[in-house]
Amino acid sequence: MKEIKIGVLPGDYIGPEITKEALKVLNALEKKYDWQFDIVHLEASGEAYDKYGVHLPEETLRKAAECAALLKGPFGGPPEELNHPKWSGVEQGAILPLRKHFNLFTNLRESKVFDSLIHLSPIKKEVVAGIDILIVRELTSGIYFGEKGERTVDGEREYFDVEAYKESEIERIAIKSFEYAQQRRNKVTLVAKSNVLKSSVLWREVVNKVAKDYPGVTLDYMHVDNAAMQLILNPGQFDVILTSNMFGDILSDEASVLLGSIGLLPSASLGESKFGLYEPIHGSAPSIAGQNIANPISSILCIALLLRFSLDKPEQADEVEAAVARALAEGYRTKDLYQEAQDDASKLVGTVEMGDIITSYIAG
Ligand SMILES: NC(=O)C1=CN([C@@H]2O[C@H](COP(=O)(O)OP(=O)(O)OC[C@H]3O[C@@H](n4cnc5c(N)ncnc54)[C@H](O)[C@@H]3O)[C@@H](O)[C@H]2O)C=CC1
Ligand SMILES: CC(C)CC(=O)C(=O)O
Ligand SMILES: [Mg+2]
Repeated sequence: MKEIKIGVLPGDYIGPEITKEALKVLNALEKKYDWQFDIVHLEASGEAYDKYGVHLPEETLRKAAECAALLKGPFGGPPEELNHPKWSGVEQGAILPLRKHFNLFTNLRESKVFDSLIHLSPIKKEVVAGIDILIVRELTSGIYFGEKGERTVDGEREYFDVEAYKESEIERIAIKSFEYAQQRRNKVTLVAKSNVLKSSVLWREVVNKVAKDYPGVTLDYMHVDNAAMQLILNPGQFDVILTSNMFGDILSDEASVLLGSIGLLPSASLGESKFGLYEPIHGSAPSIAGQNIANPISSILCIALLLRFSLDKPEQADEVEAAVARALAEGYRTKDLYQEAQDDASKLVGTVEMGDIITSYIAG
């Protein structure tokens, strides 16, 4: 049988710890279904910087292009060490170029509440029960990729970042979001800021036009400030949220709070082919690295998305998700999910133990 190449970029701080647990799950599936994976280690971020002085070597991109999919851990150092040469510009030097290089303009971030964790949400149980929100975030344009610069205005320094979108960039992500809505509950909420941002006016125009091709899908519009509030007040109103790169980045961290921890959320970054990049939505969490306390579920659920979107293995994707839900239902909790006083039946476990438990359900 032909080997399937999976590129792995373990990342920094908690990145290698949680990626290792995700790979255990992938190995268990490989054995169970007699698949053959060729796991290709790809150097990037801190690891590449230490060796080559760059965050994303050409060789990494070349090898990545030969893979069916990429599993990535978070890149980056402690926010307070932003000026350290190893970490300064890691976003511009590795994360953003990696997404852009493969034209991965669609970023899917789904917040689906786990029944067994509802009590962890800071929002009332009846408000959060059953929520299932898919944020479709544009990933290769907008303010993170726009012109940046420095100038002197009235004798003082001014730094700027430009938010700019082309019609075609909005159109292609809008089409994706309507297609996903058709597979879900047929509702798209466009989140932008068209009362003040010219680029948001274009989002509104283009999305309204695309919506005409999807008469079965309801489109509504919300300004981003209100959307940030509505996510907490009434998250059940959302099905698909379609939004720009920066707004999607911010709102997806916020939405993760509804579930109980950001350590539960994977993401898929896709272009027009089956090739995809799978990474947790969170960062490298430097303050909890090396202590066996990080939640590996975000990375383990990346395996489910990788199976579903890149390898066409929806049943095994469901199997991984069911194994995660079972571990949580049986009360296993990493530290971010553990509330001793409220949760007598729960069992505090480390990163490795959580990975082992989920893997054991798959291995059978
Ligand atoms: N895609 C990527 O590679 C991303 C990289 N980053 C980078 O990560 C670094 C740290 O960023 P921060 O802003 O501190 O955000 P962060 O997401 O790393 O951490 C925010 C909070 O969430 C907690 N957390 C995150 N993941 C967790 C997990 N799996 N289990 C338990 N708790 C978890 C952290 O302990 C911290 O309290 C920065 O260098 C940033 O640029 C941030 C976001 C995405
Ligand atoms: C470089 C940043 C845009 C990474 C990030 O925060 C994200 O993609 O969630
Ligand atoms: Mg982010």
